[in-house]
Amino acid sequence: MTDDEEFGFLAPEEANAPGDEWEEIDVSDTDADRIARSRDREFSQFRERLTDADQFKVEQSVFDDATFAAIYKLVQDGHVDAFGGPISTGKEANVYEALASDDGVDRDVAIKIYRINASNFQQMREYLEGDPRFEGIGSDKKKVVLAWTQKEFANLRRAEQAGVRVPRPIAVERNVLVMELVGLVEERARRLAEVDVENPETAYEVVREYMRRLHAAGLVHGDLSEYNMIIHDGELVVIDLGQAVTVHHPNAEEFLRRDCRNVAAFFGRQGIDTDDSELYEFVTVVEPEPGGTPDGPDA
Ligand SMILES: Nc1ncnc2c1ncn2[C@@H]1O[C@H](COP(=O)(O)OP(=O)(O)OP(=O)(O)O)[C@@H](O)[C@H]1O
Repeated sequence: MTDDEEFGFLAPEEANAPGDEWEEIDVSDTDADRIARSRDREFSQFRERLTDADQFKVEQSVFDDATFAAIYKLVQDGHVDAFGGPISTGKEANVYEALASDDGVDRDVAIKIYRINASNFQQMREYLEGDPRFEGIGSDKKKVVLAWTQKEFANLRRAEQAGVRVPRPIAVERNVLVMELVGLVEERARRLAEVDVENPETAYEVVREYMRRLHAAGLVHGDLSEYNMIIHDGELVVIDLGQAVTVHHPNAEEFLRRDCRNVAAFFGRQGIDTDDSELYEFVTVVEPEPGGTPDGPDA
């Protein structure tokens, strides 16, 4: 196996320039809010079934009616068929495995559910404010968490279009995001921090190329480290793009410098001769196109 095969490295063709414009993200009432308010009998039965399911036992108090309604909507729309167990239970969000069958073909998906009572709500607000896509978001907790979920979805799409390997975004409804499951139900993808990196040089090449592409597409990850990259079958995948901001954000440079420090430190420990300034230079060598303007619809 060559290095390139090992890490599914994409030939460094040019990242898509962000000639298109940013998505206007609507966080007004969703279908799920409407379902939750209605007295739909089928929805009530669905909610009961889900709260009885083992994987949700601990969650009954943290998921509100509208969250169940969002899951219900995703099931109705054919994005989710059956829930599996939790992959990760965090303070802000839980990630579950699930099954979807599109056109009769079963595939595994990951469902990330943000809690409306996310504990770092204040921090979320700071990332959102200053992001031109969310101007005037205000301080309503529900709105902020919903915007955050939409932002992760939009960021995943933009990253994917830029040639960065991320979980393919599938659907978003309120505070629930459905994406490709990286790895297999029976063989979970592991974080970069948890594996012996067999070929750190190639892995570093891949990561810095992804950082460059993301930046050229007008985004900064903002929490990039060995904990937010997962590996499956030799392929390195960048995850957790909820906090990623546009390069227009007043703290974008600071976030990028921090990402560079984290990544350079990790690969430095793997014996790679690098430093954060060199990485920063590499990542920013291509200026984001002015086309990546804040307003208007995203791809
Ligand atoms: N699409 C995916 N496919 C496979 N595993 C995933 C996927 N998305 C997330 N995970 C797993 O779930 C964990 C948590 O995901 P993520 O980092 O997106 O959520 P988080 O709530 O921000 O977590 P944390 O607080 O630990 O950063 C990841 O470390 C990874 O193991």
